[in-house]
Amino acid sequence: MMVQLAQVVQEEVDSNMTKPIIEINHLSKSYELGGETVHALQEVSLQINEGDFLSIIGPSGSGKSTFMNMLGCLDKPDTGEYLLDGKNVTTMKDHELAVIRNVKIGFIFQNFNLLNKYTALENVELPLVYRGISVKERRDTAIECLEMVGLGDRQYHLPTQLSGGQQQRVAIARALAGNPSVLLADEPTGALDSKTGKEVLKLLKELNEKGHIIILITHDLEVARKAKRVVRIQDGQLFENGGDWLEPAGIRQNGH
Ligand SMILES: Nc1ncnc2c1ncn2[C@@H]1O[C@H](COP(=O)(O)OP(=O)(O)OP(=O)(O)O)[C@@H](O)[C@H]1O
Repeated sequence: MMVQLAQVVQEEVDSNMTKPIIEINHLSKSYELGGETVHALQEVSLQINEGDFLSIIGPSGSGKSTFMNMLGCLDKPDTGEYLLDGKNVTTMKDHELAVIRNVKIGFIFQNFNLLNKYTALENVELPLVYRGISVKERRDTAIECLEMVGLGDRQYHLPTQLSGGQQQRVAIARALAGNPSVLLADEPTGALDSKTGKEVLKLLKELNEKGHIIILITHDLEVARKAKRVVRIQDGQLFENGGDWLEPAGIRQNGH
């Protein structure tokens, strides 16, 4: 009886862990450039589940930013379908897209994108101000998020009084403030030295262990390898496997 119960509980845990949060089917996006059509994404399909830590690696011009804009609901595809937590975002109006983006996704950028005139605490509070959350609640949440990234004692520092790694931590705390299911990090270590970069990646791993899906976009193989899943983007197409292309030589042949 106990064994059966344990099995049922385990099955429940397993099914929760593999629940798809992002389902992308045959998504394409083209741009017109100087009379030419650039096929930035071509029939891309991808499923990202609860618990995933996925990196997307590709050389310059491969379609990373275009794909990130799609994943982050910042732009819409020409064709194909994107379901975010079961909701079809491809058919949403712009204001609906903005709402789902704010609720479901936290963005982390290479250059932190902090506002220098505001303290760390105020920067983290900002997304909550836009959501109309009360002063007390947003302050408590911001403090909690700063503590989560190890900066509880830097609340009143301005970004310019913090190191690059600390600024990225503030940016991560800001991304966490709305408790999003997905953290979308675009070259989060690109502006950091390798030791600080490793610390930031460790923090992202810890946040993944706490339940956040992490999607990390990078051109750096060493960074990409820290993820549980590595997806390569090349000429607007996605490839996911453990094949030779993960070897540094293969990457260098393709320009990196
Ligand atoms: N707004 C745009 N107008 C025209 N072409 C674009 C536009 N955005 C991207 N492209 C083209 O689409 C292709 C993919 O670009 P994208 O920026 O997604 O690649 P990337 O992998 O992010 O590159 P990088 O690492 O250099 O930022 C490229 O050929 C690029 O020139």
